Amino acid sequence: MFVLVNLKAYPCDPVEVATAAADVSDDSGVRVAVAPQAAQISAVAETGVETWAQHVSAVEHGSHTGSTLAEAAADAGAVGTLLNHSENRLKLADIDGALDAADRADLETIVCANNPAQIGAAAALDPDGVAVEPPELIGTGTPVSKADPDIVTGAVDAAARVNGDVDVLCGAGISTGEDLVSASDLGASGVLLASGVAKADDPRAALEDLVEPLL
Ligand SMILES: O=C(CO)COP(=O)(O)O
Repeated sequence: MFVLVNLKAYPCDPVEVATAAADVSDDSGVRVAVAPQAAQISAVAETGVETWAQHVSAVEHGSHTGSTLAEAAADAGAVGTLLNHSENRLKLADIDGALDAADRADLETIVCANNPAQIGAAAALDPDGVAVEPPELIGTGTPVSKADPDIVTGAVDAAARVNGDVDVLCGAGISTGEDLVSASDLGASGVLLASGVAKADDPRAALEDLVEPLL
């Protein structure tokens, strides 16, 4: 299972979370990555944790003020990027362009989507992975794997019909090892989560609890 922790714009210490994630990944053998704010990518990458961007723009080098250039994210230490997160939705053409930008910069890609139909569309664009996250469950602490398991199995089926190479993650409300196991049982190859770690009093303990059933 792949555990990808999105720090969003939460007021956590990204280096503290990243250091804990690197240690938990090393100790458990579970792949754990952290996606901080763009300006914090290099500080997070310096901890040795697998580091992802939260977004890259569909642009090349040039006159694009305010953009997040894929090459700059990669130079700062990112090895992958989320795209089309529910809190940063993109037009179809921009998802496609951002995937091209990520490919140019050798970034792994996960395209987020709300539901199985969108997951099928996202998978058709040939990212490395897709992540289904029902927006109404994001940040609630109610895991998608329990509240709406059909969304996860539907996403796995929709992706497989379109593109057998694409990994399927699920997210929204995931915070415990039990949630991780449910996601795996439903066919997901990873989880995308945020508040369960970024807002935890003890992010290290939260990460240890998440991977515990995989040990
Ligand atoms: O949006 C998410 C991850 O990208 C999910 O957020 P929560 O884990 O806080 O529900």
